[in-house]
Amino acid sequence: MEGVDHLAHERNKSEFDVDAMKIVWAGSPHAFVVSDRISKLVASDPGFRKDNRSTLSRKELFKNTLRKAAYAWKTIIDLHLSEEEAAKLRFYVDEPAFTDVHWGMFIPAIKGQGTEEQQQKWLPLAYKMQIIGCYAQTELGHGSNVQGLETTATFDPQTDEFIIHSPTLTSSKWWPGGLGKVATHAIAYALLIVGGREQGVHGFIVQLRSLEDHSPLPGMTVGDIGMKFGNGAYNAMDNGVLRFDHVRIPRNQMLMRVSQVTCEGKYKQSDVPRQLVYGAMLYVRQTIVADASCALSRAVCIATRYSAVRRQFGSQNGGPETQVIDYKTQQSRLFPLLASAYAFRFVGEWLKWLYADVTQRLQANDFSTLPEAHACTAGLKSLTTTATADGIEECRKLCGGHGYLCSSGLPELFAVYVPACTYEGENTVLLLQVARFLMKTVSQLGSSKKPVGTIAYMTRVEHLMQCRCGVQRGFAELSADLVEAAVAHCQLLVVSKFIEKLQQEIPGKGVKQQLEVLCNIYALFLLHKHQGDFLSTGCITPKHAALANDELRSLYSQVRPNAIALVDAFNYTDHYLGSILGCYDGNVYPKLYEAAWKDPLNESVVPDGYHQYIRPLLKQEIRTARL
Ligand SMILES: CCC/C=C/C(=O)SCCNC(=O)CCNC(=O)[C@H](O)C(C)(C)COP(=O)([O-])OP(=O)([O-])OC[C@H]1O[C@@H](n2cnc3c(N)ncnc32)[C@H](O)[C@@H]1OP(=O)([O-])[O-]
Ligand SMILES: Cc1cc2nc3c(=O)[nH]c(=O)nc-3n(C[C@H](O)[C@H](O)[C@H](O)COP(=O)(O)OP(=O)(O)OC[C@H]3O[C@@H](n4cnc5c(N)ncnc54)[C@H](O)[C@@H]3O)c2cc1C
Repeated sequence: MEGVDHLAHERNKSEFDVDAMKIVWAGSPHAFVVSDRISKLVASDPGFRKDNRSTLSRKELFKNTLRKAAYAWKTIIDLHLSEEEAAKLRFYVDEPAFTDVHWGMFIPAIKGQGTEEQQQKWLPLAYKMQIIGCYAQTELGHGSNVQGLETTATFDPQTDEFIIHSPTLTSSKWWPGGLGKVATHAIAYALLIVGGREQGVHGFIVQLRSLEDHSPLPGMTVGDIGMKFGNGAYNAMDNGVLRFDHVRIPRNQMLMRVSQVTCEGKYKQSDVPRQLVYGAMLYVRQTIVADASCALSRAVCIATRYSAVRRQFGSQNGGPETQVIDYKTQQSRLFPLLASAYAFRFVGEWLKWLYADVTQRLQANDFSTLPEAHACTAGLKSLTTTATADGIEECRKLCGGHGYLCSSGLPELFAVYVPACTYEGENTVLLLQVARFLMKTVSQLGSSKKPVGTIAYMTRVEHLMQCRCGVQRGFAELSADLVEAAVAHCQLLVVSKFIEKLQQEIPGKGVKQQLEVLCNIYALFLLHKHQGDFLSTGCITPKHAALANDELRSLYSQVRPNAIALVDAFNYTDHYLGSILGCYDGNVYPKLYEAAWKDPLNESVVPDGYHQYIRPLLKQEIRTARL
């Protein structure tokens, strides 16, 4: 029944103004208008079709991605899209590509670590895509340990150049997105050596390929590192390998905001902290938190709509069976994820603000909030990506067998999303950074340096004051526990930013009430999940734990009639969702049935290979068959 909304009865149940919630989700009326317009533009353009992606070979997929990236760029130019609109367009095209790293890392690294002069030279080229950049930090032997990188950049005062070299196999650059086949330039990180002295890891702008015929420049060995997890869309990305054989670059291609090398071969440190070399990571981690809410909300939207469509058991007198969303077990798995999607959205908004604030301060040479910004971006990146990757997989299970079909959209979403737990800082490694920051703060409690901002609460925790003397001992030994403490600190951030959001004025009938319910679910679900910790530390009594559980059940009942409207508020097009199970009209079964017949295996009734391999089996001719 084409055109019928099978979820209309669900939509009619909702108790709040969905359009107003759409604006809350988007961040502002302006952001909503832009996002809505661009998502529809992408969805209606056959040039951005993606439903055939899972049937393409790696080469076909990669070439199709090149076409889409070029087509997206042409659209951006033809329609005179602003920077904000162009970013939204790339988002809704929804295909991992070299452009992610060009816009997301290469440009921010030059902005953050380049001098004014360097920015003036390189940024206009990058903005017009006359050069395409990647971010070449990780090596075969080292990713997390950035100070352990082996690539060298040795200054040669005779020629005023750096010699970039890969001295060992393990020093080969390995993983950078866009490096394998596309990038013309890289920000390559290397150990700087000046006058025979090692000066730590720095970033260098290195041209990789000819701008005329794309061949690698002399001294570069470059290629793709091969197929990745899940055979899915992430293989559209050309993660690459690169070896340098004494490649020479001009001195002014070292990113020199943090430290400089003069033509006489003098190494000079600016009065900005060395940690700014890590600035691009700060930026990207902050964007990854915002992206987590997108990926999780997408999975939750699919699982919620399908849970309202799917019926199992419970038919009375020949009536319809029960919608699986009405089972309390389904609700207790699904609704905390729905609440998490909203929670991550708001903490992501706050983190964006924090990043803008620290950037402004850095420009004014105020570095006081950099350690806190590092701890917040690292910790929240770790927390939200772990929860989102687990949440996508839970949504797949919530969809039963059909969730395992590629046409559910969930396997591809998981395969594309899950490396977020590793890239931009492996999640446990990042939690150790947060733990280190927390322990440093604890050791200073009681001194004149009062903790402020996100750690101000620490002075109010009696127990912390007591253990402040012992914190420098046994960090490594206790690191597994400290990582748990880091997660708890980050969860506190998420909950408190959700509560702060609710203290703002939120227009629209019933919108604030719905958000209050979701906020309470997020907090009480955490309390329920970790009640052992809360009980053993005496923070709550068994009676509190039981009350919290009762309240959680009641909150799930309050969400139930609004569940579909709460996922409609994400305002995702069917194109972006890429899921038959999550389609807006809920008309799942005819679409699943139709899609099956489009699979290449169904192009012929009798499969290729029948005569060689099936018939000899059936006819007992297998011993004489030529296999
Ligand atoms: C989208 C897909 C594309 C993917 C791209 C990628 O994956 S690209 C590749 C992504 N790769 C990765 O993400 C690699 C992950 N690895 C790393 O980020 C680092 O090697 C490390 C942080 C784990 C250790 O660093 P280290 O060996 O230097 O050791 P240390 O612990 O002694 O720290 C020294 C000081 O620096 C401070 N500080 C550290 N980071 C930051 C920061 N961002 N900002 C500000 N500050 C920072 C830290 O707090 C400490 O301060 P303190 O206490 O002395 O005042
Ligand atoms: C899809 C994808 C895209 C990527 N894109 C880029 C890119 O564009 N540019 C780029 O430069 N890099 C890129 N990377 C590389 C990525 O940044 C690194 O893989 C990541 O930082 C993790 O480092 P690693 O691989 O060395 O992991 P490892 O550090 O080797 O991690 C292995 C295990 O060791 C543990 N471990 C490591 N150190 C410690 C410690 N100190 N204490 C306790 N446990 C520890 C980790 O928790 C983990 O369990 C990409 C990676 C992926 C998967």
